[in-house]
Amino acid sequence: MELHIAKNTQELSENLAAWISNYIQEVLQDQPIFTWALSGGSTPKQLYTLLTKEPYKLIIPWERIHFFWGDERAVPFEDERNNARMAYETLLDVVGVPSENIHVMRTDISPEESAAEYEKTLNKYFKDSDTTFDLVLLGMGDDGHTLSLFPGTEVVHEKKAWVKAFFLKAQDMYRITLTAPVVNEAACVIFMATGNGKALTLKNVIEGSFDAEQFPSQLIRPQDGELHWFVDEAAASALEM
Ligand SMILES: O=C(O)[C@H](O)[C@@H](O)[C@H](O)[C@H](O)COP(=O)(O)O
Repeated sequence: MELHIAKNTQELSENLAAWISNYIQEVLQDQPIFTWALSGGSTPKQLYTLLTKEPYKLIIPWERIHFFWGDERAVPFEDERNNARMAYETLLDVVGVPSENIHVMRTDISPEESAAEYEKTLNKYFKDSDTTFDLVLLGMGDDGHTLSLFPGTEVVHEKKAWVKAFFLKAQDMYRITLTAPVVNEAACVIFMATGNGKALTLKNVIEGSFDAEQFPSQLIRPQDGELHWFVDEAAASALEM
């Protein structure tokens, strides 16, 4: 695991934009397309916006990137809480990614159907390769969840399926989410975490003993891929390292 600490969210987003842009260009030297699972939540907004500006707007070959999502809130696309909508508004529509490259977790069908359809899509992309996504971008909640893998939920124990749908009682909402097995086969996983509110949880996730029931972010351990944490000083303030 590699830890990258920045002063604040702005610096973190700038560092990460440069890092991701380099990584994309490197990977695309050896293969025709780049697959990227985006994160929801509020933390990546600044990163997405930076990527729409120079130099990234021009140097990233957007038509060769295929976009997916880590998780989705089962609300209509028009709803502000919809993760796909946020990414369209801040990034995808702005740089003009071709629609056939964009794979949203649908919320216009039942959550179970949507999860099954997504599993099929991922299978088509990855069944013949050693790894799944070239990049999975993740956030971490104050409670230690990532994706829609929340503490105490059954999906935390999933060992086989790549995509699951379930009703999240605490938020009175269905969620559709990638599972740890598919993320752990990715070539590269990057977590972003900022702010004091995440400091203690980050310490538990990175330095604490393994307790994925309480801190599901600990489930993310790529088998052969890279794992990076991009955090700000506030989030890193409780770490001993
Ligand atoms: O849809 C979601 O809610 C997520 O994808 C979720 O896992 C998110 O990344 C974390 O909750 C962090 O959210 P913030 O970036 O808003 O803190």
